[in-house]
Amino acid sequence: MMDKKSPLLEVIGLNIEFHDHLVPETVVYDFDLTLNEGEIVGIVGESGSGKSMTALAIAGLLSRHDMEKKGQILYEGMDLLSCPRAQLRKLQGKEIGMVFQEPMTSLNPVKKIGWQVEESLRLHTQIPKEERKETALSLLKSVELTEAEKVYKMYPHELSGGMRQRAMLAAAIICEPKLLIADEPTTALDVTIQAQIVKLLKKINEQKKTAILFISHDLSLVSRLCERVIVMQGGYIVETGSSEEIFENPKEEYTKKLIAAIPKCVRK
Ligand SMILES: Nc1ncnc2c1ncn2[C@@H]1O[C@H](COP(=O)(O)OP(=O)(O)OP(=O)(O)O)[C@@H](O)[C@H]1O
Repeated sequence: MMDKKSPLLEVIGLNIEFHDHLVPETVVYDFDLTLNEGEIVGIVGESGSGKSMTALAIAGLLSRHDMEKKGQILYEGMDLLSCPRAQLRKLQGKEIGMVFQEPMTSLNPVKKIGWQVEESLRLHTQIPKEERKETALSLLKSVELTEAEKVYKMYPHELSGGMRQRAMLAAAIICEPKLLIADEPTTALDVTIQAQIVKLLKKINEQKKTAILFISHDLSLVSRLCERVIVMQGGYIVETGSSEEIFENPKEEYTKKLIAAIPKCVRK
């Protein structure tokens, strides 16, 4: 009999509820997801559909007292919603990397890029300083920041938006995480740079077998990168399937509208 490997990530019945108003407000309902090693899955939906809340919960970054999370987020079988915080911190940046829409808010403005790219290595490994630098420089080159030595010594404000996003990506993958969560990583960038970042994510996935959870409002982008797509609306999953199924044969009106909103020139 074939040995059935458990998925890298399994989200079961995730509900996220805010308690900061008089009446509690649920923003994510019964979210389910299975992500296998090396797989790329996309979450797509319009603004306010609950994509970011879901991504933040999976990344273990929703720890506010005024919200309640129900369900399970199993990373290699361990429930991130109920495990001790110290356990979660061991995974963040090491096993689970994250990139967000606006690197300017994620990067520390007063620290040089090299320092920030190396941060997870400093936190999670005993690798000596010189070796950390070498690893960071080679990674900066691999995310196509060709003048790596120069970029290493620069501050975030000295880089363009696209370069900052590449540096963020390098910082997110320096420990070779098994899972990369990318929440609208290309939204602030122009179309050409967007395509380059998507290509880069594909390269990382192919070379390192990194599983990627890619969050975007742009169905065209999602379908180019992801094998499977989850469509969200108003906190609910409305449709899920392979990129091809969703794009070629959408079942839900909402998905059809998302496809219709894509300019003809960028449709597949
Ligand atoms: N503190 C809060 N209290 C109540 N509701 C909130 C709070 N923060 C966010 N929300 C709501 O949660 C819902 C989901 O937001 P989320 O950021 O996940 O959407 P999104 O799909 O990622 O959209 P966007 O692409 O604009 O970020 C939204 O309706 C938002 O208004």
